[in-house]
Amino acid sequence: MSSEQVAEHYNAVKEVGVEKRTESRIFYMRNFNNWVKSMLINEILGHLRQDGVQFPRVLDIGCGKGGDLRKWDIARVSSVTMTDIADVSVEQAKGRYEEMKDRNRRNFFFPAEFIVADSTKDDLMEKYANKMPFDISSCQFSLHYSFCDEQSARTYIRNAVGNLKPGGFFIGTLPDANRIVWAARQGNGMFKNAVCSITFENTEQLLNEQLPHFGAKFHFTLDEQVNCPEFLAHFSLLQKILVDEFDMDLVFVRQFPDAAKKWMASREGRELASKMRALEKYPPFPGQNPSGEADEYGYAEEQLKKMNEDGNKQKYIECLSKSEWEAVCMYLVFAFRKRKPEPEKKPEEEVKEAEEDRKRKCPAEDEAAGDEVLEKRQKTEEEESGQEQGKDNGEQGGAE
Ligand SMILES: C[S@@+](CC[C@H](N)C(=O)[O-])C[C@H]1O[C@@H](n2cnc3c(N)ncnc32)[C@H](O)[C@@H]1O
Repeated sequence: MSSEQVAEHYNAVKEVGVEKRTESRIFYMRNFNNWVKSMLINEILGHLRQDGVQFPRVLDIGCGKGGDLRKWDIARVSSVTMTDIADVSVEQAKGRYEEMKDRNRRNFFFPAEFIVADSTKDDLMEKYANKMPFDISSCQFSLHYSFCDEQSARTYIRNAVGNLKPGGFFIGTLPDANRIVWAARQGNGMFKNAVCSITFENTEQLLNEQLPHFGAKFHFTLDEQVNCPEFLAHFSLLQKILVDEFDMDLVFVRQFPDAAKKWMASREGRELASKMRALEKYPPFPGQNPSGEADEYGYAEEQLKKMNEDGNKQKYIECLSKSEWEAVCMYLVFAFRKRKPEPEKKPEEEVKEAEEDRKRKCPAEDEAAGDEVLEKRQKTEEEESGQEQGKDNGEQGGAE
């Protein structure tokens, strides 16, 4: 699968209007994924604000049709660079941006740059008109395509984090390689439910061998849409490359269910989920249909029953259908942070640190040395006091 084929595939994906989107079997799952991205951005904005960055500069790599532009607007960014390999998608992203700009009533609307580039081959730095470093580099559902081979993955990673400010963040969402392999192995090489399916190119290898670090090809179809082949990106490998070679530290990695649990615990998270319709109400309101078949809501029914037994007069529960939930469980959300250079030390701090270090390394020697010093000091004091006494005596004698 070449990058050109990825571009061709995404260029061919039609933009769907709001009405059609509402009818989709994975309407809530899509909203849920968007909510995860929004919450991720919010969490990172919190860190940046603590560091005094109020209006971050953003790189959106693998931006697609610009689905996150509204999130960047809400995040009050100072500017955004949107880049993707699919030229038609970038054009649509630009169109979406122009529409937003036209509708904007504030004095300021963030400037944006749009770049068509293959981030597994091109050097993005050469293509930026604004070369100022970024506070956030965001890579949503895209990085794993570059794991087709080692060089492509390394080039993509360099493009993603190479122009980050110290203290800047690299954030993203990614298929969870462990979970995907586990699910496919459970199903003897295939996973399938009402909304998605996963198959591996090399079933023999999946079932009997260790999978390669790069080039482990699988097919993920969602909502019956034919997708282009994807590649496993093993998170531990990504982490090692970022930590060892790009001065990045892991802030967190969470499976989607864990991330949801954490963010739903806050009022802000729940309110946003409700606003974005990230969850489905079950049972649905009169006149409405659930998005999945009846057997997709067994867990929701059980929870509702339990709540009512506990005395809560609960009429409905918010959930995802079983198949959509299984699909969101296949993803990870992560954040890395670019290390800041250590502040230069003052000479006296260095002396103090060296002294503490020496004490830590050889405490016994230090004690012995301490005893010696003490002994010497006692001796000197005794001698001095003897001399003083002699002096006093002499003086006194002389006076007498
Ligand atoms: C699943 S879409 C995600 C789009 C968007 N980030 C979002 O969250 O909605 C994956 C995107 O990655 C892009 N992509 C894949 N390989 C790429 C490459 N080598 N360079 C740049 N973009 C790439 C695709 O064109 C596609 O737009």
